Amino acid sequence: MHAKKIAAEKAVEWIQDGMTVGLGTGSTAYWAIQSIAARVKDGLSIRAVASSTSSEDLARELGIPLVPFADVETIDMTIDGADEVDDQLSLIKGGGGALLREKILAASSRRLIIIVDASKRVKQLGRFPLPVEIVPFAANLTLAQIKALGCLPELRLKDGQPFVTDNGNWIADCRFRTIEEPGSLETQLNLIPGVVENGLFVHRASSVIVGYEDGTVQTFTR
Ligand SMILES: O=C[C@H](O)[C@H](O)[C@H](O)COP(=O)(O)O
Repeated sequence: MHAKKIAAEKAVEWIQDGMTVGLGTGSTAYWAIQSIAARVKDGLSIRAVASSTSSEDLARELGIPLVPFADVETIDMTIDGADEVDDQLSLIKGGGGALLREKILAASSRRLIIIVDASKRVKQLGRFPLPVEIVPFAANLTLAQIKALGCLPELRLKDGQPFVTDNGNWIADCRFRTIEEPGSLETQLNLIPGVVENGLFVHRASSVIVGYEDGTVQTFTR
């Protein structure tokens, strides 16, 4: 917990007055939202756009000025977590099911700052099952197409029913074990009709801030 919090606080130091800030989702982004709220209370003037209803609810509760997705054209900085980060700063995201909105934010952000604890760093992506957002219609056909790319896809369940994303879609968690070429897999997956988006974020992170339990942080920049 401490490691996530200090990585988040480091990233929030980079936010400046007047910025439009993208809010990530998850237990690490939670600390960033808390820290942004503290700075807003101290007079920081920003507006924020959230990557999930849970982050939006939290930000609203804490008094962070929010702007709807539909009203935003560019984002200065997004701060978000990740499930895996490799040495090239490529990522797997979507463990919390927010990958579509997160990728929309990432694609339109001048800077994407990823905050993680040391357990998220890997030599090669793929041990964490890759989340792929699919449309519920004909899900089995889509899962079969995904499987043909060399993985074991499993429909994510919640209380025995398919987990439904904020966008009304389902998530397939895909066990690849190792992903040799993340960039090409990211493209291949999105070419399958029925796939909405996948959790590979290749060449998108500007910086990754790693927090450690001893209170130190390490920053990697592309
Ligand atoms: O959909 C969820 C997001 O991609 C999260 O940023 C990711 O799962 C990491 O979450 P956490 O910080 O809770 O490990």
